[in-house]
Amino acid sequence: MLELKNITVAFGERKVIDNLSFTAKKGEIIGLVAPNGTGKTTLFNVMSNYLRPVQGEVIFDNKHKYESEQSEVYIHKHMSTFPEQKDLFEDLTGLEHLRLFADMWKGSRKHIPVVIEYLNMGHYVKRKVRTYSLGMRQRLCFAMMVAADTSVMIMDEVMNGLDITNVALISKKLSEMKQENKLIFVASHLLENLDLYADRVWYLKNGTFVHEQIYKEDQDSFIKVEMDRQQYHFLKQKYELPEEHLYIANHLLCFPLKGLNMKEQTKWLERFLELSDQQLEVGPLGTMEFYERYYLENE
Ligand SMILES: Nc1ncnc2c1ncn2[C@@H]1O[C@H](COP(=O)(O)OP(=O)(O)OP(=O)(O)O)[C@@H](O)[C@H]1O
Repeated sequence: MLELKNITVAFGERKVIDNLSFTAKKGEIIGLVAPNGTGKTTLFNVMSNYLRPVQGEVIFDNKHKYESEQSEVYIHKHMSTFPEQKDLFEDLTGLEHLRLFADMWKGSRKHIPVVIEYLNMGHYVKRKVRTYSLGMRQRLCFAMMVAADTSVMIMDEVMNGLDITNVALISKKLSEMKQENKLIFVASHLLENLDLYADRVWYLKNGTFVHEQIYKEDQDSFIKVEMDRQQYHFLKQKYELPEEHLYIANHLLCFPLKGLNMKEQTKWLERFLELSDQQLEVGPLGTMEFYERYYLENE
């Protein structure tokens, strides 16, 4: 449904995106993760044709590219991008913004009252945007995407400035929109939040994806135990650690349970407890661990 082929973007000499390719299909949420200034927005800008790559192409529904005006109109009819707060019109109401997006993309306003109710915006949606708080503006930006109701949605920093209740509300709505067969991209610094609804998370580094995390039912389990470098080296010298273990950012050992029987698992647990008085956790590797693995180097 959306394919990027060999995309390269450079600003001057610096390649921000370097020969990057991917395919994404309807009914999935894809998380995009990287530290500030890595290229997430740049990649989104290429997807929506706000930025021309120096190399590569964007292909929508197997045939539409940003080469002809006809195809560009087709893509933009099916793809919306998260508005930036600074692009809101201070003297228009929230409701007027929702109508604008509904008219431009969906061509109907019937669903707007449902969107307002779902996102608890009834008490402020008829007021001018200039009177809104940061969180109210952010909720409006999200509501505008819901009002547009396109099959592909590109959401940059959707959770910015939201409190826990609103993060939960929007996470729930994202999951529902996935069930409606939409393809949604979410760039976020709220890592654990992505674990709730993403099907895949891509980690961007040096212009390319260094890792693709795929969520599936039967994910491999790990024992996760906090330990400092000294404890880790002690453990490594004393026992033969399996090759697939990870020691992340000088503080966390992730020990794979795959292939171990109950007795072996208990033995390892005992060794860890002997060494570290920190709490142990057992579960699959999450976004937090991958982030630390790729962006916080071990010394
Ligand atoms: N128009 C531009 N001209 C020159 N450099 C640019 C331009 N746009 C982006 N960059 C640079 O490209 C890099 C990636 O920027 P980008 O906005 O894509 O990062 P990001 O991952 O979205 O960051 P953040 O998490 O802070 O939003 C940065 O170093 C930025 O300075």
